[in-house]
Amino acid sequence: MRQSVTSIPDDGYQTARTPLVGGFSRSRPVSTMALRDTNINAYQPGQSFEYQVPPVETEQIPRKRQWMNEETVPHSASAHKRRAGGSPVEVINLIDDDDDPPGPHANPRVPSALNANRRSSDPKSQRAYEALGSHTTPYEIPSSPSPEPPMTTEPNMPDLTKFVHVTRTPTKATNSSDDIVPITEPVLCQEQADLVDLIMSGRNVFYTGSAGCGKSTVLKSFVKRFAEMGLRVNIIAPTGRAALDINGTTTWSYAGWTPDHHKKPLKALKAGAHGKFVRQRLSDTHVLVIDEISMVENLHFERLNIIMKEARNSDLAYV
Ligand SMILES: Nc1ncnc2c1ncn2[C@@H]1O[C@H](COP(=O)(O)OP(=O)(O)OP(=O)(O)O)[C@@H](O)[C@H]1O
Repeated sequence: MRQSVTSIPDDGYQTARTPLVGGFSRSRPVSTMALRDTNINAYQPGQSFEYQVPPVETEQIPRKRQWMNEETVPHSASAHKRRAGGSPVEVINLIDDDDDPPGPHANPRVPSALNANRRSSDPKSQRAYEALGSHTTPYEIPSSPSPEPPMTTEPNMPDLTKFVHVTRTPTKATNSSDDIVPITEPVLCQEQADLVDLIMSGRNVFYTGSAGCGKSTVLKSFVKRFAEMGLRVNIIAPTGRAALDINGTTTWSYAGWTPDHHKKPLKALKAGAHGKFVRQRLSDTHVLVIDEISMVENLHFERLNIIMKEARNSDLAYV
């Protein structure tokens, strides 16, 4: 059952390729491009994606890229910075949705807090399922806990008891500090920890999974670890709403674009990439995370790639 990681070989920039490939520049490498997507139906592990890159004006795009061929990479900032090539994208599906029949790549070891509560007919569990939709609001535990026994969980599932008896309340001042339980990040399950390690190794990773399976938790974990290594992580998403969810910025802001910029010729976009702030932002990026990548339009993605290369003074494709 455990076949959740698949490498997608790269076979040229203009033929078959995936839009999910992270990339690098020789001078200022983007060490890892971690890509998130909630659209599990669009991308499945084990598949290679046929993606026809639209011609981008007169830009000559190299057909071949040099891929790093490292089996293991030390987890250090210097190792990250040394990586001057790309690597195939690792595709990871954290979990299949329990509402669907288990797919061939479903991993039974991954806990799904959301699904466990969703399955339960217990109204309290249902409420917890709703409450689990937010992980930013403190939860208030009722003063008199319900006497019902805790919900039974599947083997290897985390203890979700604390989620079962919570009600979500707005953040407010309270006289009794005991009532407010500070939200701490959950301990990563093995699958999540493996995924974080893979990302930390400097590989280009695409990971996906159904709603609530723990993608954001993984994101927070590796962002924290990269920050501890002194690496700059930029988190971007195609829309403002998606960007807000992850405390990131839009692809537009990141590139210094307005919608009118796509009416401009590529030459003008490249010139813009040399603007003081844009250039610094793009060239300072060590790790780029693109959330909801399925919503990023192809041409937009290609142009982002081109201005990244321009700002970073590199001919190497970064995406
Ligand atoms: N290993 C874990 N153990 C216990 N709880 C977890 C674990 N991983 C995640 N959770 C909890 O499950 C809930 C959903 O996690 P998270 O927000 O990371 O999922 P998600 O896949 O990003 O969801 P969405 O697709 O809706 O953004 C959160 O409340 C989180 O704290």
